[in-house]
Amino acid sequence: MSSRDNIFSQPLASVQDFCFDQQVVEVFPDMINRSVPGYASILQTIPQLTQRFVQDNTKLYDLGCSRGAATLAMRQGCEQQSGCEIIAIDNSPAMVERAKQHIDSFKTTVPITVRCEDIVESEVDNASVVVMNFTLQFVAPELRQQVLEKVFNGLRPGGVLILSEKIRSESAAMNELLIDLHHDFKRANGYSDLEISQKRAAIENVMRIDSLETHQQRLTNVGFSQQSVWFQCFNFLSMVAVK
Ligand SMILES: C[S@@+](CC[C@H](N)C(=O)[O-])C[C@H]1O[C@@H](n2cnc3c(N)ncnc32)[C@H](O)[C@@H]1O
Ligand SMILES: O=C(O)C(=O)C[C@]1(C(=O)O)C=C[C@@H](O)C=C1
Repeated sequence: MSSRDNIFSQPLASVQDFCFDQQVVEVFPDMINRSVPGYASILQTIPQLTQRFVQDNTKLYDLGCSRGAATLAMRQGCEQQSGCEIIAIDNSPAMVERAKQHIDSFKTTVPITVRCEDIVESEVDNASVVVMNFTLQFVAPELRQQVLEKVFNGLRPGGVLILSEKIRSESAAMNELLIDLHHDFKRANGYSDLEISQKRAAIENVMRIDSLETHQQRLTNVGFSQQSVWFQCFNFLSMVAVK
């Protein structure tokens, strides 16, 4: 696993904007498992979804790969396929360094390339499977449609986008309920009220979350003909969209 996340456990004079630096890289698996309800279930299902949608002689993309957990899950689902390669992209140099080490420690028949790039700039082509597992939420809202257009254009017919996101509810009461349930989940996983509130302040400006309706509309706008939420726990969900 990784070291325990105690980044926000002591009172901070001022809480800086959250970023994926070396300190976060070191604790990332522990942080995401204790912070995102259903993260393990989503990772467990990625091989199954990959297997259903992967096509011979295509590329699979993991956009915002962090330490490569979803990359390796995708790889499990395409080992029997011929001519496939996986491209994992992240714009944090520290994450990319760790992802390379992590991926190299597993033997694989599927070639995997890890690139340090901004997914707003990177190319997507000849793709059958694209995973964005809690990444689009960190892209500036005005650039999200452009990123999804690029993904849609780079997918082959029948290809899939697996998009996982934290969401807000359009109803104030339901939003409050889902946030409370999420905070109870974090408390049950050992985070203190101080850690929860400092983390919340740190991500506030860098993680501007959309509603489910906004995601659905955007996917329709870029051209996806089929889409469904296939997993949700509190205010965290995962969708599939098929070209
Ligand atoms: C919550 S983590 C993703 C977790 C990972 N997909 C997984 O399943 O374990 C978000 C990642 O997206 C990366 N990221 C955020 N904005 C990005 C961008 N514009 N281009 C590339 N990577 C980005 C961050 O560096 C971070 O590693
Ligand atoms: O900790 C929170 O409250 C979160 O929103 C979790 C979340 C995410 O959704 O990506 C935020 C930042 C970290 O990368 C890990 C998890």
